[in-house]
Amino acid sequence: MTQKPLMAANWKMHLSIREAVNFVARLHEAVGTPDDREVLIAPPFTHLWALREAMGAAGYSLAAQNCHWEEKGAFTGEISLPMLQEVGCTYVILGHSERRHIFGESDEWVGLKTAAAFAHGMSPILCVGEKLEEREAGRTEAVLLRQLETGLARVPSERIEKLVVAYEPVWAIGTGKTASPEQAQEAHAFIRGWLAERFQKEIAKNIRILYGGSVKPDNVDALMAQPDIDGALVGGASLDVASFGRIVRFQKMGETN
Ligand SMILES: O=C(CO)COP(=O)(O)O
Repeated sequence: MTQKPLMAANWKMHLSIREAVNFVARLHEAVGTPDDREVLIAPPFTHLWALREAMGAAGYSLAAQNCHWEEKGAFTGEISLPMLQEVGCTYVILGHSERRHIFGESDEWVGLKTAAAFAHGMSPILCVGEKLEEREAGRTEAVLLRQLETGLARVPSERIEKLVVAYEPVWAIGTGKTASPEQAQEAHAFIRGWLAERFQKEIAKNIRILYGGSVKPDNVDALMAQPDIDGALVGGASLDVASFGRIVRFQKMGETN
């Protein structure tokens, strides 16, 4: 892996603008600008403009939590990729399980959004992951395969290193039940193997695959020690400066405080 690990906060529908601006200042006081890992925050849309400057000054990356695939048009309630770029986003989270399962977003839509993100030079963070009943029925790999195939169906191979994949088992999101480092590693290795076949082995090695699902200060080190885990996508624990700060400063194997 030549890219830095990506430690990402998905704030979902939390925090006021004032709290968000304050959070970035306090996070910067706590962790500074690490040079060996990338820090990313995905706030609600309404907070992006206000965060832009502080995020840029801190050297952190800004992401949106969703987008529409068209550039403009009669799509009430939607936000386009050029609009996100105008407010400083370089990443966009796509196909999060809450969008798929609460808002009925289809694999096909996720595929259109991923292709549009590439067309605009943005990095999509494509979320994939199985539900509990799918895992218990032994269908984890089949679900990942379907989500990867449809999510990346229209993506040009030349720009693929901009892709980030987030493995987020639905049963681990917001439940306090983390996948064990071994379970996560198994899924990540499967995803990387698929990427190597679909694109190129050398390129697949450098695509960051994040783990998401109840990442906390006390489990991040063990997760990040796995060879195919290149970062974390953090929900609940990213809303607190101390806990997200500790996650950003995960300890590499063999390092002590
Ligand atoms: O959905 C998630 C990140 O996108 C994970 O959420 P939690 O960290 O709250 O489980």
